[in-house]
Amino acid sequence: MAVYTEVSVPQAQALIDQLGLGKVLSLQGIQGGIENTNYFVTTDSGEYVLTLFERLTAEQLPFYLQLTRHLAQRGIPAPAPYADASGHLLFTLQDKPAVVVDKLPGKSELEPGVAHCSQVGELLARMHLAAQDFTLHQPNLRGLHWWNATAPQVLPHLGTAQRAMLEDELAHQNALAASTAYGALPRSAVHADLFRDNVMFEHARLSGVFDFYFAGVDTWMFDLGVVLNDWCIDRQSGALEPLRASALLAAYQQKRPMLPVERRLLPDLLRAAALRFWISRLWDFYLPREAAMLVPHDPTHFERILQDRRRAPHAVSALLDAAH
Ligand SMILES: Nc1ncnc2c1ncn2[C@@H]1O[C@H](COP(=O)(O)OP(=O)(O)O)[C@@H](O)[C@H]1O
Ligand SMILES: N[C@@H](CCOP(=O)(O)O)C(=O)O
Repeated sequence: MAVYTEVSVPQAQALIDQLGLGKVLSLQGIQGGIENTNYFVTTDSGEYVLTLFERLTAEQLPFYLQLTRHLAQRGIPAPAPYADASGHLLFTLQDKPAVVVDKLPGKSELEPGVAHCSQVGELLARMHLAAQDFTLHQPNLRGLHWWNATAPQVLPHLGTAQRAMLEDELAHQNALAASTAYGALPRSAVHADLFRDNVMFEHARLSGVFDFYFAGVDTWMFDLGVVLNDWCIDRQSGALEPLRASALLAAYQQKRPMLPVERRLLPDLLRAAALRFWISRLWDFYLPREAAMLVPHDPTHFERILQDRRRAPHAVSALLDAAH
């Protein structure tokens, strides 16, 4: 269930008119999402997605919308928001901020193979290069600052061993962030949540990337860590699955060879990416937001991944060396 706010055809038509996108033929609520209200809108000019933002405010949205537009203009298959004659991207519908974007073709691949991971690696490198000249700035709002602020809220809910790991990893990440090597890592606005459910494939070809609402400026290796930790794991153990991970890394490096400092710090950034989603899932699980209609994701999944990345930090380095 993810139509929190009902929209009628005349209301949708009024917005579609402002954008010059034709006559609304059908309006269908999308059940998949958890944060926002989404509708598929079919008009006589094409297929679109209408989103009403339930959490983000009009002041927060320009960064995400402009980033998506910037990437789309550079050939990334991201759903660019439509502008009215004055160039406005953001509108108001039912008192909520609203946008209309292109409907991406295809569907998510929740059981990816080597060929899917290879395409995602290439896409990620292209996104990093394309974001280099994006001028708006917003930090990753789910970055180190947020982990430090949120950990004390979840720690009381954890057992002794979990607490020890969380505190130790947080100390490690704070020390890393203060290091000269970390300061030398390339960074830009990154997606920061490029999980399997945020990428589309059509006829086995990558056809779209969406849901940029956790984007922010962070290191490219953190973003790569997020992707490796979701697309290339053995679900049972949380370990990296070598074939998929090698394919993803090779495709990334084909487009954008990593610097020596990036290769050296990638194991730490895989840990950082695991910690980020362990904390957010613990937070959703133990401190659910009021009226949120989401079923919390399983935090133990990322606890296992973090354990694995700490236990075998050089697994990814071995894959990088083998590909060299
Ligand atoms: N631009 C788009 N093109 C095609 N489908 C989309 C698009 N945006 C969203 N969807 C569909 O809507 C679902 C929910 O979108 P999502 O951005 O994940 O919502 P939420 O932010 O509420 O979780 C997606 O799983 C996808 O099926
Ligand atoms: N990818 C995150 C959850 C973010 O939610 P999304 O549906 O907006 O991608 C996780 O798996 O914890």
